[in-house]
Amino acid sequence: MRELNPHWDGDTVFHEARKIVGAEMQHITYTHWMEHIIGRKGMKLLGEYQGYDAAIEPTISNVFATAAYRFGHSLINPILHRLNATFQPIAEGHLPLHKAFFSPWRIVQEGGIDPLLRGLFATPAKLKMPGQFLNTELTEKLFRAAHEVALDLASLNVQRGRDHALRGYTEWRKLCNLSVPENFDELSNDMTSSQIRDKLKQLYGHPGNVDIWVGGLLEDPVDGARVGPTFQCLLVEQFKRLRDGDRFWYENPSVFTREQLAQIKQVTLGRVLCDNGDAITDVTPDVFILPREQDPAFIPCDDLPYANLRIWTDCCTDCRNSGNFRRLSSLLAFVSDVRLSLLTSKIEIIL
Ligand code: HEM
Repeated sequence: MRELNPHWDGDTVFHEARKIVGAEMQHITYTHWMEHIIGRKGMKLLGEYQGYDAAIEPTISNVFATAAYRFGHSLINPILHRLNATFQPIAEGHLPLHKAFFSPWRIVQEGGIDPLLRGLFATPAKLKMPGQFLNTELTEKLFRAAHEVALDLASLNVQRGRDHALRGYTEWRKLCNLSVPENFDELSNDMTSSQIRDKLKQLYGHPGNVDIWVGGLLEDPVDGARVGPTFQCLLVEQFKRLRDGDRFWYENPSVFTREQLAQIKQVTLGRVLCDNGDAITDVTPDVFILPREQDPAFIPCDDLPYANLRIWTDCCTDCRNSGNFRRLSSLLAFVSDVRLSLLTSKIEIIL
C-alpha cells in the first residue's frame, strides 16, 4: 500500500490495508468455508446478500458464543501434524496438542510456521466419532503446565453456558422450528445413536434439562454439514445478521469500487497461506478439501489467483486505464460539452 501510494500517511496505509484484510476474511469465510459447516441447505437458509439493512442487529448472541460456535471444539485434532516441503513429517515429528500449549518457541526452533500450516490443510480434521466428541488433549490435558492440574474444555463449555444462563436444548429447538422432544426416543431422528440417547437419559433425565452445547453437539450432522439441525439454525441466524447488519460488509456497493471488489473475490485461503507462510511453494487447489479428494492434489502457489492491489493506487498516471478514471474522464468531458453548448447558445441569444 505504501509503495503504491507513497503520499499516504501511516494511518491511511493501515486503515486501507485493514479494510482489504477484513474483506478477504469475509469473502473466504462466507464463500469458501461456510458451506462445509452448515451444508448446502444451510447456505440456502442464509440466502444471497441483498444489501445493508440498518434495522438488523449484527452483534454476537450469547448462545452463539457460549454454545453454537463452540461446535468447533469437536473438530480439533489431538495431534498437530507438521509437514515439510514434500509433505513428509518433519524431523521433530508431529506434536500432541498439549505440548503445543504455551510453547510458541517451537515455531522458532522446530521449522517455522510452514510445517504447521501444511499439516492443517493436508491432513484431515478430527471426525465426530460417537464416544469421543472432544479429544482427551482437551478434556484431560488442557493448558496443563508442568505439575499443574489440567482443565477440561467440555466442562468449561457446559459450565459457561449455565454461567450465562442459556436456555436449555429443547427451548432452542423450539425457536428453530424443530420438534420439541418429550422423551429421548423422540430425538431418534436427529440423534440416531441409542448409546448417546441412553447416556443423556441417565445424566439428564428429561430432554428439557439438556445443556444446549451438549445437545447441539450430539445431533447427527445434517447432509453435507458438520453440525446438526439446531446448531445449523443458530449459526445461520448469527452469520446472516453479521452479514446483513454490517454497514461495512465487503459487498456493500459503497465500500469498494467494482474493480476492487472483483480483486478481493479472487482471493482464497490458499493464496493467503502462500503469501504469508515462511516459504510455502505448493498448496492444495482448495485448502478446505483434503489433497486426496482433489485433482491435482497440489498446485504451485503461482497458479493461484491473487488480488491485484494496483487498483488501490490513488489516481495518477498508473491508473489512467482503470474503469474509475475512464468514467471520471468521460463525466468531465460530458460536463464541459454541456457548458460549451450552453455558452454557445448564450452567445447566439446575445447576437
Ligand atoms: C486448540 C484449539 C482450541 C482450544 C484449545 C480452545 C479452547 C478454548 C477455551 C479454553 C475457551 C474458553 C472456555 C471458557 O472458559 O468458557 C474457548 C472458547 C471458545 N472457543 Fe475455543 N478452543 C479451540 C478451538 C476452537 C475452534 C476451532 C472454535 C470454533 C470453530 C472455537 C470456538 C470457541 C468459542 C466461540 C469460544 C467462546 C469465545 C468467547 O465468547 O469469548 N474454539 N476455547
